[in-house]
Amino acid sequence: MWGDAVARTRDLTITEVRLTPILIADPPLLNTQGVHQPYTPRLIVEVATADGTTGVGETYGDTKYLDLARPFANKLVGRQVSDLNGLFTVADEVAVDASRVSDQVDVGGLRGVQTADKLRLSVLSAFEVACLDALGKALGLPVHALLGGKVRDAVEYSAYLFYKWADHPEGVAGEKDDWGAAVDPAGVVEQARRFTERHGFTSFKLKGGVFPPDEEIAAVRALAEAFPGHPLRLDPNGAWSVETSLKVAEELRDVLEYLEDPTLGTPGMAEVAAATDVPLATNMCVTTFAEIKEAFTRNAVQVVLSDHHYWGGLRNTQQLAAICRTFGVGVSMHSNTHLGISLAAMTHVAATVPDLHHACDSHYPWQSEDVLTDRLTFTDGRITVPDTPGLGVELDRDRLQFLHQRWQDDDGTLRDRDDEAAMRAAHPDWTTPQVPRW
Ligand SMILES: O=C([O-])C(=O)C[C@H](O)[C@@H](O)C(=O)[O-]
Ligand SMILES: [Mg+2]
Repeated sequence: MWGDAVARTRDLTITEVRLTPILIADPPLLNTQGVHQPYTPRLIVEVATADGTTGVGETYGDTKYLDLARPFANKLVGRQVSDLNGLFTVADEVAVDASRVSDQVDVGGLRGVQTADKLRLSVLSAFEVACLDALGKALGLPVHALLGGKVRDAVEYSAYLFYKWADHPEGVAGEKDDWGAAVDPAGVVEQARRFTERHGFTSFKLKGGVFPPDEEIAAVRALAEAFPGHPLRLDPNGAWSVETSLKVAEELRDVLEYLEDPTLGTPGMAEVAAATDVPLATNMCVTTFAEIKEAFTRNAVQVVLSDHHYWGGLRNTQQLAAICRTFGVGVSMHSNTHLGISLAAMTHVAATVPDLHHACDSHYPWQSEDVLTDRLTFTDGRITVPDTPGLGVELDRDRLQFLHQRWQDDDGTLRDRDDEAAMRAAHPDWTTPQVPRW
């Protein structure tokens, strides 16, 4: 008996952590700060254990994350892959360069304050996902089972519509995409149709803050006419004043599922929320646990858009969801440019959150490149929750190497995402507009 038990015990000591920064193709998507670069950095993390199991994770790949990921990775060797709580102790030991943090909105990423803790959590999350993947593979269990079990078999995502140019600016090297341009209401509706044809999405989010609010109101109206009764959202990333936010809310109140970050900061959001019955969602004013108390007590937001990358992983996402539930605040998911590893991670955790009443965001349809042997596919706008061990994805080493080589070949200009600088290729005088822009 004893012998059998020993024989069955696997050695899940972490023996190696591999970090592979890559550059992935990104279309010319517009936001209030500028335009997406033709290639954007991501970091792929692999955690290998003594028994030969490997788990994968993914996070931001900009230099400030790489600088933290390297010492973090070194500290993981010798620890148990199951020691997920220990990751937070390790994170506390990793020093963040003071020049990397500020209490200002993160201009590159459009995702709220940039604190030292949040930077650490954004790296920790990739290791947590990789450890869960390895642990699941070793135990023969899917990640959702390690998180307590799925409460749904598929997770719904919404079509993430962007104003976009047909091509990257002239003279800028990039991959061609087949989405075409979308710079007016007709273009936005056409893009939405393609999203439904290709992936079956039934709810739509438009990234706003690009054109004057009247033009964006017209685009959402056009969507409402083309897709009557479908949930619609508009997200200008805090580009509007309280007054403009209320005007937009009033004009679109009959068609909006929610308005996302119409204005910057909790006080402004609270003012808007007090004067409209359109729900407000955020991935900018509640992005850390420390920001919850003020926002919730002031009723500033009705839906928090979680993002496991910067909230510190899948288990922190579950904790956030529990807090939201306690306060009667909805929860859904934010997304930045990401690949299939993160989409799988999002799907596993979303499958375990009981009150998920809004389709999650995902940039994945915009990504023509991936590091997986098989891309994840949306059916009727949903991803089926994998029941295979771990995340249920497999790394394509040749693709990983190809995308890493692109990162190595870059002279440094693309290794840190900068939408403002990318915009200057088309408009040399461009600077990120002051907020409120309108
Ligand atoms: O507020 C949001 O939903 C985002 O920030 C998502 C992305 O960052 C998006 O705006 C982008 O990449 O341009
Ligand atoms: Mg947003």
